Amino acid sequence: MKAHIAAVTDPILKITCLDKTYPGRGAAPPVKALDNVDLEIRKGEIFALLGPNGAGKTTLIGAVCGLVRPTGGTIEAFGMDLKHEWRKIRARIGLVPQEMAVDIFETVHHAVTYSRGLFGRPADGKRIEEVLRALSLWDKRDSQLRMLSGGMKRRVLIAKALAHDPDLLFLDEPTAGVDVELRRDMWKQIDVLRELGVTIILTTHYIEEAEEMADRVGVIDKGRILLVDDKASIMTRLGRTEASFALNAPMTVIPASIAHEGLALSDDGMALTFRGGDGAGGGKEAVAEVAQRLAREGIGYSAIDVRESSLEDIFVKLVEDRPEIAA
Ligand SMILES: Nc1ncnc2c1ncn2[C@@H]1O[C@H](COP(=O)(O)OP(=O)(O)OP(=O)(O)O)[C@@H](O)[C@H]1O
Repeated sequence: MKAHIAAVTDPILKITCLDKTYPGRGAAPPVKALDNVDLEIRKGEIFALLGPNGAGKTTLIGAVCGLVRPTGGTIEAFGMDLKHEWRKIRARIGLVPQEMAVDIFETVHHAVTYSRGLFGRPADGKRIEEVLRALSLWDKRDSQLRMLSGGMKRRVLIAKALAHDPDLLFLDEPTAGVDVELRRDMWKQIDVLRELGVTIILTTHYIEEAEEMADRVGVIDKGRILLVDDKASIMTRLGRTEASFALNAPMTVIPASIAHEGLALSDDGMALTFRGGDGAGGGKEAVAEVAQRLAREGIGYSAIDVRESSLEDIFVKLVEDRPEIAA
């Protein structure tokens, strides 16, 4: 995957102290879906909003798209305040919802052309062709939506959201409930959009997806943003290398000649385990150093099992240790 550096400019979207409380239904208490959310999105970046079910992701998108009325806070997009200029802002946003009601007898070309018209953009056959080609839909332009595979249908939803040339695209759970092959296909399509320079906010509860696609990641849980950072920085700040050396003979104590910060002996004396590093490769150098020391001292081992903590481990840790992270 290509490295992608977003331009350092004014944010394309600025969310400040955003709150949303849904009134309770019947006897149920009100639900605080968004709690004091601050977020800035940079032009040209792919931002992944990562959180479990019910974290508030869809509510946040809804608030920016004018579908959900916040109970507090402000949203500025493209330098305008959503409260006063929501129509102008909405015209510059593309939304790919989790599911969309479409007329299954419509053709691909008609569906996408119609979406452009919805935002008052003049008809532009050339532009529609470009969008359809970028998403590999041009050959299917005359097919009715009902004839398409699940993957193609999802691409049509993206094409519809892109038809009016939005500056900011929301993808709400783009690969929820799809198989692995389709997920990889979607990732490829999102990469195409990255090349086109579209700013993208995608929501996901798949760590792998955030890890694969995003430049920056925000972690949200129970309506609160726990952390926002460059993906690489998150790994560096919280990542860890873990390496286990399976020893040929038991050891009672770690000899001073191989002692290394982060190195520990298992209870049965049959494994040496190293935990440390910054999750950005630094730990692997320490593992190599330990391996060299073992060789130098003639201490035999049959295997080394090395793993870097994934964003998944980090996410679990964040949600578990929230007070520590929030501090
Ligand atoms: N219209 C509504 N009325 C009442 N409560 C709602 C409404 N919409 C969402 N909620 C509640 O607000 C909270 C946040 O929901 P939201 O759909 O934003 O989360 P999410 O992170 O998008 O979840 P998912 O990944 O399951 O789509 C949840 O507790 C949800 O039950």
